[in-house]
Amino acid sequence: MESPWLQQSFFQPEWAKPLWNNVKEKELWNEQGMPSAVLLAGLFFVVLINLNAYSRTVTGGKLPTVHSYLPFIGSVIEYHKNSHGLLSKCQDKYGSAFNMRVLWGTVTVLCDELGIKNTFRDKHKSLNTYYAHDVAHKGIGLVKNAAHLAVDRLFPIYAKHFASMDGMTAVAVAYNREAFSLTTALAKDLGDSTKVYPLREVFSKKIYFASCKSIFGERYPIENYSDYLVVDENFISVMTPIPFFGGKAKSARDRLKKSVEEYIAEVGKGSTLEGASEAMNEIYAAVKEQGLSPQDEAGIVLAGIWAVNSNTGNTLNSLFSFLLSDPKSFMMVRNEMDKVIESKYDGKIESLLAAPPTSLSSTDFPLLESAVKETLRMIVLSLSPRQAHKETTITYGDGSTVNIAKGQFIMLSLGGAHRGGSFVDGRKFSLTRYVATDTDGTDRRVPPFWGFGEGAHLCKGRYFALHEIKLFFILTAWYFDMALVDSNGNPVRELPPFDPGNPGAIRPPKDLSVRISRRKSPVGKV
Ligand code: HEM
Repeated sequence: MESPWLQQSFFQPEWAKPLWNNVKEKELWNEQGMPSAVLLAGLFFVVLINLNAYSRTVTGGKLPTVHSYLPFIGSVIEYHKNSHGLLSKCQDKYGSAFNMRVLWGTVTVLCDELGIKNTFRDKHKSLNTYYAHDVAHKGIGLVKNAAHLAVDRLFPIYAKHFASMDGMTAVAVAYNREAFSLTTALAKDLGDSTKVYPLREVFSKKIYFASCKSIFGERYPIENYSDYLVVDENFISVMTPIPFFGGKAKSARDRLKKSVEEYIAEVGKGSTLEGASEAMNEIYAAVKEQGLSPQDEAGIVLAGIWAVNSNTGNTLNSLFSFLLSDPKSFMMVRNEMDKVIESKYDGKIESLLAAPPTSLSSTDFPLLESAVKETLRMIVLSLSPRQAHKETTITYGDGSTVNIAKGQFIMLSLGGAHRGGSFVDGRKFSLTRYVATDTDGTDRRVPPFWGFGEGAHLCKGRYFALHEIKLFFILTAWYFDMALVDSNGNPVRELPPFDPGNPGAIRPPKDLSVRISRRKSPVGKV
């Protein structure tokens, strides 16, 4: 049965009703859909209200424009509340490409597979992501004009260390160690008892700890997690340059930045950070070359911390939400894991942890890999704002083309494309959807997957991200028995609606918890 959270209603204030008079109410997912959060994605709203570039004439060809009675606010408010709901309605009414007026300009939205693929592939090399990265660095790190440094200088270093199996070996080894010690500490703490923890406490918080320690070293102040969480959950407010708006989140951002600045002051020796990974040291050395102030250095490092952690934490929380609310799927993935550990590692998880990162690949863990990709497919909303630095055309739909003028912004509505279009039962979580090989070894056709983007801006941390999430699943499922419960401790049989108020990816409700105890069988795990 389809989860009710897929059927939530749109944000429809009374004053906005006339906008939608002619739009028939349909199921939310019927129509369609920087680094990390699906970072660039989520930034779109912020890009919109930051756009002074919008005073230029930009059109997007002869596309229909979303009707709005509020020309200066356009669709911004609805987008902020429920980006996917708004884009779905627009796609329903206007088709798979349309323009949306926002404040003083227009953005072209593409919703179908061909338009999305062609925008990602950008064969005329006309589109860039600088504006969005400037907005992110300014909002998260309070650093101005950092996009060229980030995109041209730092991202290739991220790619070298986090988007290749060999390149990420050192960080993965450290990550395995940290994740293992956090898991065994929880197991010891539990003893023979059963406890209930908020979902985020068991998953996203721990992945933050393990990832930050493995990248930044033992002296990274992980106690800044509570501020990080406030910033991450309110990143739209943090990036919105309106005075008195998002005060609590902005204060958390200021404290978080201060803690990063203090960390750098403590471990920084010339252009190295003592105790940090080789990857972080290479990134830091490139930042150091710029001769920035300590505050700006900290701001750039902080933007990176957010990029590294935001999506992984949310994906891990969502993965466990999907799997624990469907015990059959959970058992299938756990059985796959048990078999691999028994047959290849003599029943010793420590041996798997000591193996190179390739040991977690889809060859041995096809179901787990598919579960992570399927989770991303289900939660991704819209992403990848692009700006044209020269005029270009993009083919979409049934072969139509749209002209994109120089300066024009494009946004991809991935939510619907990922769950509608060619997807069979696209609104349901299907564990095996991305299993690429049948049990007899023959290749299967898997549907498109844009959880990490595509083309030149494909995620530069994707291998590490997959490793982090898969390893965390393995450790947790090996050591613990778990059940998803609500705030009263009652078992959750159907997932409640996810929170749509983040334009990058939906998030599980905050009151979901996990009831956890040490795994009884096979015995003697700890
Ligand atoms: C589940 C976790 C993650 C997801 C879903 C994710 C998703 C994405 C997506 C969709 C993009 C492309 C945005 C666009 O098209 O403009 C992206 C870009 C990027 N990601 Fe990730 N990401 C994840 C984790 C990470 C991690 C762990 C790192 C670093 C270690 C990272 C570093 C980056 C960087 C540097 C870019 C910018 C690439 C570019 O513009 O050239 N990401 N990510």
